[in-house]
Amino acid sequence: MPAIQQAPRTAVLLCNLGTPDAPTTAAVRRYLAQFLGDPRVVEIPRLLWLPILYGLILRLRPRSSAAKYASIWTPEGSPLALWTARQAVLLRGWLGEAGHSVRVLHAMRYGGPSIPAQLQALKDSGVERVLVLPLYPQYSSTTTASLFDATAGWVRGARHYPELRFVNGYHDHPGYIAALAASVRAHWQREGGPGERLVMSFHGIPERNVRLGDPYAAQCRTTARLLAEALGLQEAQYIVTFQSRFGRARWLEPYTEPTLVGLAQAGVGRVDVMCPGFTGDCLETLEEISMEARDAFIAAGGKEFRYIPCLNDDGAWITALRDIAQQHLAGWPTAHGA
Ligand SMILES: C=CC1=C(C)c2cc3[nH]c(cc4nc(cc5[nH]c(cc1n2)c(C)c5CCC(=O)O)C(CCC(=O)O)=C4C)c(C)c3C=C
Ligand SMILES: [Fe+2]
Ligand SMILES: [Fe+2]
Repeated sequence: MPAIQQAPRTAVLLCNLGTPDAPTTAAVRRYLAQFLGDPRVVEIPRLLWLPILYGLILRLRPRSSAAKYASIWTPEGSPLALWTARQAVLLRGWLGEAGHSVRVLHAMRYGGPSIPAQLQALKDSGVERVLVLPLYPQYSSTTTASLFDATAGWVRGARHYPELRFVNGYHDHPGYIAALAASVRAHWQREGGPGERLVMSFHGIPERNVRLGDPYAAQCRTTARLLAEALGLQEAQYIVTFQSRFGRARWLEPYTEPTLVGLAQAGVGRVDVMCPGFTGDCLETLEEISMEARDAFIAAGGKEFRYIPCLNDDGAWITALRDIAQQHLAGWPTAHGA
């Protein structure tokens, strides 16, 4: 008798930041209004911030950001959306192969598919347990905690919500570190050997957030140290930097682009540059690093800027994601059955 297939009662919701629907000023304005209106992202009192956001930033930034998005847009859409959707499809297959009957959907904190819409879809299909798995390896209140807020926002309006678990991060997970190390080694092999420095650029956050207790900076530095150890690099062979500063406040330092310019001016000709905190290539890696920072490095006298792609749909990375999901699913009654 063939086994009767029941719809899975357990699900993984793979969550990422989100991206505009189109590389247009209007679509980027909608996206930035939601993103920069999130009190987890900008911690300035609303009465002060909203007039600046609506009076200034949403009048000026969408046009210039849309031009940057246009430079990385693909025929299928925004790279961040494509990689996130693909990671969810692959994770679904790999969790299935491990004998689990688990649904996997992806969701975006800003734009769509939204976290509330996906939670509702899971609930409507009979799911009773949801593991919220961020695509952010390092915890930050600006990103990870905001996923929690969005989930809690949906729960507030739900009469009967599923059991919920949240992954806070996996900055030191051996599978994540091994996948990063393998991607660097493969890059070195393609390029005929290591560059003079490995620059590991993480997204920045305001320095004040760290002073107030955000563990993000320490987690980035731990990821970098573990990766350097896995690659056998000495301290002088790699540098940790922070990119994408927003506004005039002090953010985590050293800043990526000025560091690269300084390296070129100091006679370092060939650099390998990677963004280990981004699990999929996006505007911040493809445009800000692989275009803008590259141009600045070359203009300052650098010779070779060798960008190492993010983990994207790399097999070792999906294996790591599967292991992380399995570790957090363990102990849930139906995770190993129907
Ligand atoms: C106050 C502003 C911002 C904070 C804090 C911040 C933290 C933060 N962001 C990421 C990951 C990504 N950010 C991306 C784009 C992006 N980030 C900000 C601002 C802050 N980020 C803006 C305004 C933008 C939009 C683009 C622009 O106008 O410059 C993206 C890329 C999205 C895409 O569509 O490709 C990612 C990914 C992390 C990990 C983080 C804190 C740890
Ligand atoms: Fe950002
Ligand atoms: Fe940026």
